Amino acid sequence: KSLLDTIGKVRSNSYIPVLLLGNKTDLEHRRTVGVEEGHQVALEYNCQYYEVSAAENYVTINIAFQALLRDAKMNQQQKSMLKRRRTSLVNVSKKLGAMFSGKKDCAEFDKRRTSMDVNSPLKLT
Ligand SMILES: Nc1nc2c(ncn2[C@@H]2O[C@H](COP(=O)(O)OP(=O)(O)OP(=O)(O)O)[C@@H](O)[C@H]2O)c(=O)[nH]1
Repeated sequence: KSLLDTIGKVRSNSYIPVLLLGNKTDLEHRRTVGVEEGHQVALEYNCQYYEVSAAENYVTINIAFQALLRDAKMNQQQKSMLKRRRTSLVNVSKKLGAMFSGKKDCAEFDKRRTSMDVNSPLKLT
């Protein structure tokens, strides 16, 4: 849990995908942490939880790491989408700012608007 606490501090406001693995499921008779507890901790720390056995097979481990990579990829895509949206909002607000302050961009906008005017004849060039 102290490791998860540290990760939580590093995460602060941004989301970082974390995978919690309960290893050695083949040694069920020596289990000290229950499945429920594992899921509870995962919920508490907002991370994925899988129970695996490195000794028995690697399929579940593969699945777990694939899920982590998917999570990281989705997170990255969301971040870049937000960045693009923010950039285009800034561009729009710059254009609007220029329009209302009567700068060059405003004249450019007016020219374009006039050429798209439904009442003016269609130019086929
Ligand atoms: N039975 C079993 N043994 C495992 C499993 N994973 C690792 N081990 C064994 O546990 C021992 C410690 O493995 P390490 O990879 O050094 O892991 P560690 O985190 O440094 O040590 P632990 O505190 O024992 O987990 C080694 O003898 C491994 O072979 C598993 O899934 N099942």
